[in-house]
Amino acid sequence: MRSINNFYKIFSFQYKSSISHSWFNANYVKPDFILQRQLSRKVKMSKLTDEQRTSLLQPLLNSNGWSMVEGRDAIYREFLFKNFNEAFGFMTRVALLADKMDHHPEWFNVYNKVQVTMSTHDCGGLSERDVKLANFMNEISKM
Ligand SMILES: C[C@H](O)[C@H](O)[C@H]1CNC2=NC(N)=NC(=O)C2=N1
Repeated sequence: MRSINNFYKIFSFQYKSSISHSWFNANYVKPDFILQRQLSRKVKMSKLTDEQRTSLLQPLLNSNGWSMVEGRDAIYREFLFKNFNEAFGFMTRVALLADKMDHHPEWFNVYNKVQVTMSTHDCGGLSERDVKLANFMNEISKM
């Protein structure tokens, strides 16, 4: 398992930055397979610690569009797009990662607007998965 993880670490950069989507490109195929196996493992999530809230959550809240939901350990952000096509494209990309992570947003869409609330139901609050998905949403909404 250690060697597979090392393999993933070495090749993940090439995978993420690769512009080639050929199935014959080993750098593309193998890390994706490993990534999927790692993500689909059922791991019990725990709430973010105070340290994680400072290091992982604060950057999302400070100027990165997310805010705390009142009366709930959850974060919220509204995304605005040019039209429905862009909004639904965004939702589709998020849905594919959410499915791989087995972690699903609470969201609402009308035309070009997508309102998202992230929280982890299994632990009754914010976990690392919410931070990961929120950062992913921020990244792809800029594209
Ligand atoms: C059984 C299944 O794995 C769980 O219910 C998953 C599904 N998606 C989830 N999504 C979110 N946001 N929080 C969860 O705790 C969660 N748990």
